[in-house]
Amino acid sequence: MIPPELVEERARLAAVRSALAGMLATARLRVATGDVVAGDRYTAETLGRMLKSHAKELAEEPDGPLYFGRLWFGTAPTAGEHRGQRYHLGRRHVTDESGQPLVIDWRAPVSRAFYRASVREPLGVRERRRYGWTGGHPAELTGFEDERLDTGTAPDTVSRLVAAEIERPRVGPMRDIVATIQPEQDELVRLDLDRTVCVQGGPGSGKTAVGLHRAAYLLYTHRQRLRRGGVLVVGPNPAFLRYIAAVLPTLGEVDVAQRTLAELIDRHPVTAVDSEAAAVVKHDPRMAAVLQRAVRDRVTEPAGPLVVPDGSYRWRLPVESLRRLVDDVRREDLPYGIARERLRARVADRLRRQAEARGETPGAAWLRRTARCRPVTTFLDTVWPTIRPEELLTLLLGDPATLARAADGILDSVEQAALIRPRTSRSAIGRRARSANWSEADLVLLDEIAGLLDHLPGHGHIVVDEAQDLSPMQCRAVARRCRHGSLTVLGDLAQGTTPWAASDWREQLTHLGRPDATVMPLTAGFRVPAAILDLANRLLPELGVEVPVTRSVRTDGELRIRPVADLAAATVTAVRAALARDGSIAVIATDERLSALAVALADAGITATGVDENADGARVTLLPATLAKGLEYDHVVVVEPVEIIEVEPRGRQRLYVVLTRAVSRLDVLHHRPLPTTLLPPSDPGGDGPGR
Ligand SMILES: Nc1ncnc2c1ncn2[C@@H]1O[C@H](COP(=O)(O)OP(=O)(O)OP(=O)(O)O)[C@@H](O)[C@H]1O
Repeated sequence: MIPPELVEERARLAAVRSALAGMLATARLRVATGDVVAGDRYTAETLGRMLKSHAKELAEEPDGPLYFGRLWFGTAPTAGEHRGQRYHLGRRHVTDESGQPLVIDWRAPVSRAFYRASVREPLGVRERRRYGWTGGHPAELTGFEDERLDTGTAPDTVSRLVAAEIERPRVGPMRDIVATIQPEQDELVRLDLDRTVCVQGGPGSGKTAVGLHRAAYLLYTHRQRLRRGGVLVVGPNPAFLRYIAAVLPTLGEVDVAQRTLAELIDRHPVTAVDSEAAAVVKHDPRMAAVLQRAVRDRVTEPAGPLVVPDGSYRWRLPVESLRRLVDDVRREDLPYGIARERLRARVADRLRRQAEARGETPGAAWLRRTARCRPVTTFLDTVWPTIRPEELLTLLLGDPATLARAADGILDSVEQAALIRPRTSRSAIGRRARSANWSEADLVLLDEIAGLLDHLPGHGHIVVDEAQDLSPMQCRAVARRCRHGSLTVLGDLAQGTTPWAASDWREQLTHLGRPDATVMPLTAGFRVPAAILDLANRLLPELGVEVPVTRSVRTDGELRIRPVADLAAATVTAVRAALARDGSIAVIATDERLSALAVALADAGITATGVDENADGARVTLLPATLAKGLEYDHVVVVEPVEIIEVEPRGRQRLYVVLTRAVSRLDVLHHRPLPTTLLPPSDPGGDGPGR
């Protein structure tokens, strides 16, 4: 028999569903009539867009789980204005016809107690209820779990519903965690908009989840302040962005830009590859000083007076006053392009004063014309010439003497030599700049120059994921897009795999323009089961960074480490066995090894797709070790770990990333001996744990 309280809950659910249907109908009607009620076309368009996105948002999940929890406040003074109240909490507000709230948004201030209240500190809450739902459409309530917080005794088990949610097999894209955000995560999610925070969290500790929920929280809480610049999420690669793409829309936020850093600075396609030595210098923070000097050096001293014919008269500014004007503008330290226009305005203003002194009354049109007249522009072109980033960089990288002028005392001669491309004659620079091949690092330098010339459009808040991998110059590219806003910096120093990966957050935060930001740790692992995380953690002492160890909250999961004679055959067997169970599967190896495994799987009739292919419905992904970052799969098969270490300088870090992608099961297949660090201390010749 269904318990009476569940019957009651289901009746309530039906009422909430019908209220949501009512809200949707009203929103649709408003979309239809929006252009009639709005005063002018612009307002109508804006209103229409707003209403449409509101209607879309409401329509997205009308038969999904509408709420995940309930807070019942007690009568203690700490309950404050919520004394005796019960609130249902969900992904968005639902109100009845009279405007009474039926479901409260998880981001509303009162919801905080749902995530933070504990027996030790009940925050006025008498009872916390969590709901269980079926996965289908419509989702049905299967039950609920109550936790008394005011009785002074802590339950001795973790909530069954929370555990089930954390341990659920993964299929498809990343999902939100609103129902189970943990107190230490909630603290980060709800930090004030003005705070820049850096989250150092081990693999699967929820950094990405926290960053995305923080973005949604900030948009809800500070919608007006964030209206102009909006929120930007920066991720490591397109596969990662595809994986996380659905989270913010399910939280009702459809307008958050999600980009890789390369997409942010893509003035040109990447068609060149740097030598390692050149890339290392180009990503070095000292390049900022080199470029700044190169830009500033374009300003020259005025060499003669400025003469501007005006009808039969000639206005004349002597060289000394021109020099003073140039010096004044220089001192203002404005972006170069803005300063050029400031100088133009000052020159025109001086000429206006001369005209006034002669009894004329020059108006705005005169001033505009004079500012744009040929002699003034020629003066500017000589003294403060326009700079195109492409031309400047082509000149610097193509001409040792020009580079030396900008770089002497900053870069040594070996570093300068590493930067120099084959010779470019000055006359060919314009042509070359237009047809040049640019490398990834060149685009970062072009962006730096663009930032020296003008203010780039900024965002109110930027969430940067995998931030340990950014070079100092890439950090600056992020910082210049957030001059007046704040950042959520997410990363794990132990997972740094680029040549310039950070080994210290304070330094990285300085490059991000926020040297004083707080670094906060997350150390509970929600993705990777304990046995698998313990294996990966054996690598930590060799990674050369100081980070707190992550401990899994999960005791489930399976780890199998097997020496095999034939890696391809063993991979086919492992994938077949994995296919017999639920969830997504990834085979991770070096690029070269993966091609051979792809053939073996195809020969065995197993469909496997690349991570960049449109893999709707495909269960097996062939994942190069270099693209594994940030992703997760229910079952992971790692093939020949020692190869992953060998193929790149930061191979150990790469292996640490690769071993921590599994949500439920990890198979490690090796033909060559395992890397010694993976062996348990007591097992010098063995094949490792978990066999
Ligand atoms: N409070 C939570 N409740 C349920 N699931 C959670 C919680 N926190 C994190 N998770 C889940 O754990 C997994 C790992 O989270 P996430 O990807 O955000 O971790 P991460 O720290 O960014 O990991 P990595 O550094 O390894 O990429 C995700 O599936 C996420 O949904």
